[in-house]
Amino acid sequence: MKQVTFTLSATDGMARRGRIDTPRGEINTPAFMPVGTAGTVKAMYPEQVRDTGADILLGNTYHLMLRPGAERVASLGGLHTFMNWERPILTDSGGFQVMSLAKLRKLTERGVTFKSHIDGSAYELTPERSIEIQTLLDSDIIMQLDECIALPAERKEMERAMELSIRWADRSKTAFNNQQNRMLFGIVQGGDDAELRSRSAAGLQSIGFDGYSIGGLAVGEPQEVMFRVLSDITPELPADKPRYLMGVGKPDDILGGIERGVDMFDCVHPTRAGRHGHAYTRFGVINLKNARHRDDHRPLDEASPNPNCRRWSRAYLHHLVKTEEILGAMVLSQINLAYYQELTARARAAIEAGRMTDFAAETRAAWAAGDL
Ligand SMILES: CNc1nc2cc3c(=O)[nH]c(N)nc3c(CCN)c2[nH]1
Repeated sequence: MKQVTFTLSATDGMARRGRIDTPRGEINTPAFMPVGTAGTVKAMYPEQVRDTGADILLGNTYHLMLRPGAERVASLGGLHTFMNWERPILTDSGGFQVMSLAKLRKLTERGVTFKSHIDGSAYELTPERSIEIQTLLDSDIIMQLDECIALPAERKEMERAMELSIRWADRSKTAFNNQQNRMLFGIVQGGDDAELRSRSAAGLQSIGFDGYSIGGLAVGEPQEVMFRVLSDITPELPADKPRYLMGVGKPDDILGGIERGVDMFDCVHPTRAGRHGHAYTRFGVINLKNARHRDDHRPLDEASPNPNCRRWSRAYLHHLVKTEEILGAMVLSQINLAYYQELTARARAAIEAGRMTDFAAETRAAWAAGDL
């Protein structure tokens, strides 16, 4: 019997509050998943990632199959043991990273062959091999192999990639072989075309998955296009299964995604922005590279529950960023991840209290009023 299950506990409009129970712990939704691409959330100890409030983090098949190799991770006890994170892990299938990172890619019905962006060695990724790699990593939530195309795109190109992804979804489901200790998600494609998106959602449901990712977004389209696709497609997905919006996003993208029925998010933005000197606060984002901070003794936010927002002056953070000191990346990565977790925790509480509309309005007002 399935050891990874989703329970919906409250809704408010299209917004949902739920929980995924796994053998390695629970995932409270709406959930933001920090990205640990190559087996580490950059500049963070795993204990610190947990302390920000994260229930689950993300690993990447593409990076880990190149280095250190899936069979090697398995021989070392699996990804959780390898990286000292004993809570849930979600892994992506590698398709998106191959198309965005690898060299000399060749995509066929069978799968994709490519050369490593690291040393040029040759690899093949098929739906079957991706399932095998994610199983070797012992991931708790795994993804089908899919083809994600950039937007804007011709309709026939969006249709071709969407139909290929459905055929790969079927092969992924077969290769998954009904494993009970992890979830397999299908990935909805179809670009910005409502009819293609509907066909993708219906096609995946006829195969049957433990959860449904919404792929093919945050690939260059305007936010309103992403929001329209979400508003159209989430009502067509099963209410009793998790919905994961891949690669999203900035805080306002996440708030809008929650309002449109999304349960799970992942994005490199908070950690990458932290390494580039940008700090997320309840007032919005502050660029600490800016010279205006160099004499500012104030902390980022006196009222924040996060000590890192209270104990450092903006002048000191500016100094760390300008000198590219490692502590700057560490402190700002923690500040940004903690902010993302605070945002999703407050959204969960707002949905439980039936006050999602007020919460969204208050949050946007604070961003707009920003004392940056
Ligand atoms: C940053 N924007 C973004 N869009 C994505 C779409 C897919 C997508 O359509 N498919 C897969 N497999 N991954 C995606 C990812 C990677 C998520 N960690 C995306 N990231």
